[in-house]
Amino acid sequence: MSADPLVVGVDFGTLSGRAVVVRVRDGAELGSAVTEYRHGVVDRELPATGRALPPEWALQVPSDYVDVLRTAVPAALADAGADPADVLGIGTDFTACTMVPATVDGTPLCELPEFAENPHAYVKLWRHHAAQPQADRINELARARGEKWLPRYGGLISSEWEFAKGLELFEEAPDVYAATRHWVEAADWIVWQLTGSYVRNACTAGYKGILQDGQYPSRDFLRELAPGFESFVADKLEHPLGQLGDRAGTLTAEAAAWTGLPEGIAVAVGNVDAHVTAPAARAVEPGQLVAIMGTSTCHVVNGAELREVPGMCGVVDGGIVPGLWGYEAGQSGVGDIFGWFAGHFARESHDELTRLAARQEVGEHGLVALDWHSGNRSVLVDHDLSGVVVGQTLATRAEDVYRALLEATAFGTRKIVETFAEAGIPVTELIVAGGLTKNALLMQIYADVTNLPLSVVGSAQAPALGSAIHAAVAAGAYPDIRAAAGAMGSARSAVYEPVPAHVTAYDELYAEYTTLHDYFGRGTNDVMHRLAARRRAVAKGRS
Ligand SMILES: Nc1ncnc2c1ncn2[C@@H]1O[C@H](COP(=O)(O)OP(=O)(O)O)[C@@H](O)[C@H]1O
Ligand SMILES: O=C(CO)[C@H](O)[C@H](O)COP(=O)(O)O
Repeated sequence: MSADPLVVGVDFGTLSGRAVVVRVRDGAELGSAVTEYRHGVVDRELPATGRALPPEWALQVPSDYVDVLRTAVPAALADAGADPADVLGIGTDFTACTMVPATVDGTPLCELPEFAENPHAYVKLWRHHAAQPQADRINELARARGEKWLPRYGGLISSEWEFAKGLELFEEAPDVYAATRHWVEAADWIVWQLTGSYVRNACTAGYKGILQDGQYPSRDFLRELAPGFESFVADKLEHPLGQLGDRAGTLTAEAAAWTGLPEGIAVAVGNVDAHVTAPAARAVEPGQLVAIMGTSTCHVVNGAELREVPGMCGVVDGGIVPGLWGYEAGQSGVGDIFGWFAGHFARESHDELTRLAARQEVGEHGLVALDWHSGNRSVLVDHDLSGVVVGQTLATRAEDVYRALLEATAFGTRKIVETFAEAGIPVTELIVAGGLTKNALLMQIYADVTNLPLSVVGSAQAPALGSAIHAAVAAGAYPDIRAAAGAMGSARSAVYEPVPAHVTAYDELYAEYTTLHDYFGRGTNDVMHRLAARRRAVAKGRS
């Protein structure tokens, strides 16, 4: 073994894949590279046919992920000036729940000529929200039957997850469903490409696959949901599990040729981009909440005890680090909302809008917004909800709305933090990670709105560093994730402190947010649902 061993971490985000080369002894990032996905998010038309996709669809093309292995990994090695022979292992993380319908050998169905023109044969990205009607039925039936797993998901299963998307496939594309041998998380599919064998990671199986206490939803439940769907678990989903930090296998000769890494090195079990970030931020103790802020925000926090938190995404035993209950919550749209507004309406850069918005006092724009442009993941778990900006006048400028949207996402995070605390999972430290940490105004707003000092993860590529940490554990360089996190992870404490005058002003605006939140989100006025149904009906009629 080399005197100074290295590991590689690769983070597969929504728009790109990022690779880092990391020193095992101290977590120093020696080199990195990014590859944008060639097809990005396929949400308007299918590249193979040019056919328009219905609203709420979001697909990806799996060969784009392999391109990241072929390009970003060698480029990161070159950037680091690293000798590949020094690399002990590789770890990966992925967005989730991002699902690949695959054959028995892992070939994505969209790569078979007979399915290339069928949108259902492509990867359904986490933010594919067309399975909301299926999610609604799952929730209704689970509630009626008193299914014990439902409270582990805050009382609601999301349309983003494995069962809702699986039921959508079963009902809307029976031919693709029948040809699907494995309904695979992309997190596991990429590990399959690296090792040549399929290992299902315990993290996504728990959070997105309704695996609780070793059991999936019963055949009986699935039959009642939709006759014929009862064999979904046995036929498509169930597969031997790998625990976080375990070795899934070793790098194949083919993957070694793609990446420039040595054949036979350790490949870590797959993981979710959010959960893998906790060790990168050294946040492996109860109460340390990590918010990974990118296109969306995921919130992960460990707890010593099992609690039922309304509207959380889930609680999984060992879901973040072995030995603790891992809790997850999230906001489906954050950077995506800012990007949508900046691109379609303001036609200005984030930097310019931020510069103008930063000149304002709290409340100066006279606006309050709801951050539901991509639906609400926590705490309402409803993707038929949509965005709102209240208070616009002819004097309202683009930077005013932009700032109101930044603030709305901060209010959404406060709602989540308060809900955790009320359920007995107090948040003692808020640590932020992800691409949005570069926006200092946004960070200050989060400190002011939550009234918590904000720590910032030490790495600009925290999920990729987290994957590298898992690679080091899988390679046997550390006994467990906690030890590896202590040596390789980092966070800067209290980088943004709440400003008391802002805190008071935001308390008042948060009260307005809460009123709107409950009015539109908890059934007082169902206008958003009616509009979503109408939009869906028109799209259906057209297709
Ligand atoms: N300066 C900025 N301020 C606010 N949002 C930004 C800024 N720059 C990029 N974004 C948004 O951040 C998101 C990308 O976040 P990033 O963490 O890089 O990616 P990912 O979520 O795919 O991991 C995009 O949705 C984009 O609109
Ligand atoms: O829900 C998730 C994890 O549980 C998704 O992976 C996440 O929301 C998408 O990540 P990103 O915003 O970094 O692209």
